[in-house]
Amino acid sequence: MLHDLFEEERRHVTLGPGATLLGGFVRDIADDLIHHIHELSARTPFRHMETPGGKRMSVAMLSCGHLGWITDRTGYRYTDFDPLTGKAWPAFPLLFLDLAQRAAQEAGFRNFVPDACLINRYQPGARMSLHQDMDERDLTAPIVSVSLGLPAIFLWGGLHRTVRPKRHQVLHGDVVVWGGASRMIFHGVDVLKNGQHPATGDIRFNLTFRKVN
Ligand SMILES: O=C(O)CCC(=O)C(=O)O
Ligand SMILES: [Fe+2]
Repeated sequence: MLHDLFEEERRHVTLGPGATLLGGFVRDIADDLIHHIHELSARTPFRHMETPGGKRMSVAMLSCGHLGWITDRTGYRYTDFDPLTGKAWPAFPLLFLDLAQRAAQEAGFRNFVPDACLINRYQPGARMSLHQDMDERDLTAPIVSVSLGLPAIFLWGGLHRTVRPKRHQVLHGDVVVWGGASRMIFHGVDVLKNGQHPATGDIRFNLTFRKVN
């Protein structure tokens, strides 16, 4: 009972105008999502990419959908094929598309049709420094971001890098949606703490759905 009350309270948290944390929104399909991630990773492996500045990212990534996000010495960009396999990125599992649209709608964004999904794999010690998602051409569409596995601290800053970010815990099954006036907010993930999660072991997965074109 107490547990239910707690869950109810943290269902919707407004982070800012056009930005909502949907607590537990995908918890009931989390096992299926993780299964899909494992299947995808057999077709396009997780890899630690290099930033344009030459740093190895602590987060390992892969993409699915029409477009995939990559970074190397040349810069950040979307491509229509995976440079590692030489093939197109794997298509979205239907479940992914459905949840992205339902979450966007729940947060007030209608008709969200993503064309890219970046999957991040964090192991203890990995982090993502403050950044804006700005490689998408269509900035009218929101970002839909799904957390699975180990808990993390999502950093939610402002429109300038210098704004000190607020810290929001994101748990297995949580979804954060940001768009509109919040689309260009600086955000990141604090260093992942050690832990074991029944669904993922020592891993946190994050999926971000984006509309690039
Ligand atoms: O892992 C997260 O929660 C955020 C990921 C993110 O900001 C990104 O992939 O651009
Ligand atoms: Fe981001």
